[in-house]
Order: sequence, then structure tokens, then C-alpha cells
Amino acid sequence: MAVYTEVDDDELEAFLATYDIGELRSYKGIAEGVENSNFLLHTTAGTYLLTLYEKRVAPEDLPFFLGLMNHVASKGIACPVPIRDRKGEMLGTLAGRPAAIVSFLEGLSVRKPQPKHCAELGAGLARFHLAGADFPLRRANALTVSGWRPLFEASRARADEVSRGLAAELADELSALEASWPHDLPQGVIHADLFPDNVFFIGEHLSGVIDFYFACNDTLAYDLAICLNAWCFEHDGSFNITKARALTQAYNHVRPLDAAELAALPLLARGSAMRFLLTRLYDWLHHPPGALVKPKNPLEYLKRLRFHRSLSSPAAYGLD
Ligand SMILES: Nc1ncnc2c1ncn2[C@@H]1O[C@H](COP(=O)(O)OP(=O)(O)OP(=O)(O)O)[C@@H](O)[C@H]1O
Ligand SMILES: N[C@@H](CCO)C(=O)O
Repeated sequence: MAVYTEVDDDELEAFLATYDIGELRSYKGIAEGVENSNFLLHTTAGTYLLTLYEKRVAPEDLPFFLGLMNHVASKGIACPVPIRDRKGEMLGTLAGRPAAIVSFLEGLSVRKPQPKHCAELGAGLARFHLAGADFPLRRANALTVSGWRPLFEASRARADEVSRGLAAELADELSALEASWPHDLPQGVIHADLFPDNVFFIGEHLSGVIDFYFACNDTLAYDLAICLNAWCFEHDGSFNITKARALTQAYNHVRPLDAAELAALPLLARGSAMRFLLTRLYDWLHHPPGALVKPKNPLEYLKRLRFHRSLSSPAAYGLD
């Protein structure tokens, strides 16, 4: 569940009085999500989403995240639009936390994405990349190749508790990735966490993208590699080339990948698998007993990593 900070009615009423979004009719905490406290607000003017940013979000990054949503929404990307208060500010304070209100998006995330969903995602991701091209703020990716070693070292001594031989395999893999990671591919603003729970559909059509709180400047094709990992593997760990083809071809149609991006895709996908394996491994080994949020299985990403390592060409993703 994700309501870490309780808000009392009076505080909320006073906070809402600084906005021009009508009178509060009702509100409730939202169970999904693990990072922040989210509330659904019904007012006389409509439905909104209130987020209180918790400890893992650095307050200094919030202007980047909120500014980015505002920027890409103004270019037609379906995403939450930050609501400004009467002073024109997108960010306020509630219950001692940084807080923002954004527009509510209709639609549902899909538990078992189909090729059609992957095609919608690919086109949507490419449009997001194009829309972010002239966003003026910058935020470095703390979870790119340079951030992986410290994360690994924080789990290394206990990694074999999760799977025998894991520490050694990750050490070798990390050295290989550090030695060959591409640094000169086209850059831009990436979402960096575009998993199925962060994409809404109405029927088969993409209706919105949420959760921009890992967005940063990085290699554009790395975002596509993240989606390959998050959308194109089955629950039994097998790779689904039909979904990958739908995703990569739809992306390529809107924003053609250059030859260097294409060639680097297996490496970027390995790196992306490493990133989620390491954050999951850390959370798996360090979550407090009885924590409300169940950590995700890191080993799902070990299988993916091994798959990408076995490839020599992007043709395996449906791109020739
Ligand atoms: N603008 C929105 N419109 C409709 N629903 C939203 C919106 N933003 C968030 N939600 C709902 O709230 C839930 C939690 O949001 P989100 O995923 O951003 O949580 P989080 O705790 O910040 O992040 P994480 O996914 O990393 O745990 C989502 O699963 C979705 O159901
Ligand atoms: N999407 C991530 C969690 C948030 O970064 C994962 O599945 O590991």
C-alpha cells in the first residue's frame, strides 16, 4: 500500500484552498505504488491525483519531473498535467512533504500485454522522445552504468543467498558492461521506468503514461531496451519475439533508429536487465521484516540478462 503520510481533513482543505479546482467532495488513499503517497481527489471541478513525495524522491528533482510532464503534455503526450496553484506554482507543501496535484488519467494498465499493446507502447515511447527533445531542464541518470557498481557492492556479500554463484556472475557481467557501454548514441529525455503498471490503455489504445519519477537525460535507445525487458518476456521467463517486433518496429516507424543504436540494442538490453536486477536485489536483501511492500524478484532479470547476452544481432528483437 502506498499511503505513508496521513493527511488530516483540515490540512487538505487548507491546501486545496490555494488551488482553483473547486470544493472537495471526497478523497481516498491509493494502494498501488511503492514510492510516494497518492490520493484520489474528487472535487466539484473533477477528479485529480494528489501526490506527497516521500524520502526516495529528492526534492531538488521535482521541478524536472513536473516540468517534464507539463512540457510533453503541451506537445500532445497523454500524461498527468501538473495543476498550478493560484500563485502559478506546480509544487507545494502538505503534511511536511513536497506535494503536487496532477490531472487524473482514464484507462487501465494491462497485466498481460499483447502485441497490440506493445505496438502502441513503441509508437508512444518514440513520440515521448521527440516531445522531450527541447525540454530545457537536465537530470543525470543515477542508475546508469556508473551507478551500478556501488549498487552491486551494497549487495555483493549476500547475493549468493538469493542464488548460488550470483555474485561472481554479476561481477563479470558488470566489468563487461563497464568496458563496452556505449556513450555516444543519441541522447535525450528518457522515462526510464516504463513498465506495464505505468502505462494506461483504453481498449487496445494507449491512453496515458504515468510515474515520471525516474525520468532523466540518457541514451534514447536505452529506454526502448527497458521496454523490451519489461514488456516482451512471458511469466515463465521466455522471450516473445512477436511482442518485441511490435514494440521495436512501431518505435522505429516514428523515430527511426540509426545503425549504431540498432547494433547496440542487445548491449543496452543487457544493461537495462542489470539495472533492474541490481535495484531489485538491493531491495530484496535490505527490506525491513514485515515491510508493507513485497520486493520484486531479482532473478526474473537474471534470466533476461542471460538471454540478451546470448544475442549477437538486433534481428532477435524483430529489427533487421
Ligand atoms: N494521473 C493519474 N491518473 C490516474 N491514476 C493515477 C495517476 N497517477 C497515479 N495513478 C494511480 O496511482 C497508482 C500509483 O501511482 P505511481 O505508480 O505513480 O506510484 P508511485 O508510488 O509514485 O510509484 P511506483 O510505481 O514507482 O511505485 C498507479 O498505479 C495508478 O493506479
Ligand atoms: N519498475 C521497477 C520498480 C520501480 O523502479 C521494477 O519492476 O523493478
